[in-house]
Amino acid sequence: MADWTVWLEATGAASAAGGLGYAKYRAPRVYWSLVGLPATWGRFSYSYRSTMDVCGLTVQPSGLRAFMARNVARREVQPVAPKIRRIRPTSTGLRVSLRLPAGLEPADVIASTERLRHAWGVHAVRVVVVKPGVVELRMTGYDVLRRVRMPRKAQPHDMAVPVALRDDGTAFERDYRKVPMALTLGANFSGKSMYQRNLINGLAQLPVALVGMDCKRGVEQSAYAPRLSALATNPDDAASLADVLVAEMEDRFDLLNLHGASDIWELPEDLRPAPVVVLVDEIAELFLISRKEDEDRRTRIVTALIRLAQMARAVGIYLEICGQRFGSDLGKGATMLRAQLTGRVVHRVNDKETAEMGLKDVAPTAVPTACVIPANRPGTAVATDADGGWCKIRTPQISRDKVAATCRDFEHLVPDLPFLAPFRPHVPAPAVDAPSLVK
Ligand SMILES: Nc1ncnc2c1ncn2[C@@H]1O[C@H](COP(=O)(O)OP(=O)(O)OP(=O)(O)O)[C@@H](O)[C@H]1O
Repeated sequence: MADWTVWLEATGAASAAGGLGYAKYRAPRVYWSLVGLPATWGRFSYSYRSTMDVCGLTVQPSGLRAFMARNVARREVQPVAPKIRRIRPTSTGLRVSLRLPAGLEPADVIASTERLRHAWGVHAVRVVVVKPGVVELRMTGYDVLRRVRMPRKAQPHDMAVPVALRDDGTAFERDYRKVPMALTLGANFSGKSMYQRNLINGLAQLPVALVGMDCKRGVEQSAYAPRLSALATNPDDAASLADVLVAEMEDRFDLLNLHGASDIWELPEDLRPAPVVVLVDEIAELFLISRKEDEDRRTRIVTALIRLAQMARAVGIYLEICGQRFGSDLGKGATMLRAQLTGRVVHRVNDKETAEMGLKDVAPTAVPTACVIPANRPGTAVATDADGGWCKIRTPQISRDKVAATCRDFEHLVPDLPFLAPFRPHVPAPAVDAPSLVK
């Protein structure tokens, strides 16, 4: 009888351990909530003071405080750690809000994130400045980017589209009003098109005009034709389209002038022209030329894009440029245009130089992280934030068919913009039972 009990207990324990191991891999959210969170919370509470001390995140108490401790409370003078204001568990981690004592600044905590991560055994720690003197430690319990699941609340709104998941479990939003012009870089198969798909899927649901420039004959963007106000599939059309956008920018400035507004968002809704997002699929196609005769066209496109990047924010024309590399090797005007594209998303790159092209001027500390994105994690990237920081992100997987379906569903949102009418793409009738060729 006793043998049976021991056997049952042993098998029960083994299956429970097996179940937990399985859950840790297959259902990390559940595992985190049941096991990881209580363990991390306990470890954090138990070791908070000593960890902050060894990580150099404490300060010596003020003279009065030290005097009171020594003479009134009759205890040893302790260094002062940031005061815990709030601890909030989440389905992916633990958030701790800290008030910094005088003498510590957010940069000190940011510099210690690696040490804190190891001390509390979590996957990542990110520091967010909530307000002067208060920071939030965002701990992530497990690798949320292994299988991306966007938070349910993340939906397109205003001019912001949730395009990817940050490694702290929050949604990364592409917000055109905060960061009007952006550049996405990455090697072949790094996930640039997937990023654009997520973007188009979100933008399609907003009242904006979408303008595509896909000079690879439109292989990627033509599937989104029902929702596009304009599409250029060769450099000649792209040049004409860029000219038209510059002319529209000038007309819109006249409109702002007339109403004494500094940008379109100050205009009353009935007068406000529809915002326009210009999506350039591969920037090199617009820069590189094979014949001398094409030089004028190239100059036209580059000049127009630089003007739009410099000024069009106020009139609600935004640029979203994508490419494998974007450096001076593309020719005159490339670095000038790049400097205007302040939002940066850098996927896996083939060399450090490309990562530097994307990040060195805006977030130099992010370059090493961009250089080590593994090839077996497509869609992973380093992205700059509107507040000047950066984070690691990964897009959710979405098929081109799904995005094309969204574009069809929201076709009615295509704004009436006569200046784009000549560039409106032909919308093919949906094929019946045709096999899908998309990746
Ligand atoms: N977030 C993701 N999760 C899983 N798989 C992804 C993700 N992003 C991209 N992939 C896969 O990686 C492959 C390459 O993706 P994608 O076409 O977006 O890369 P790309 O950088 O645009 O490549 P290219 O420059 O060659 O067009 C595709 O098979 C795609 O399904």
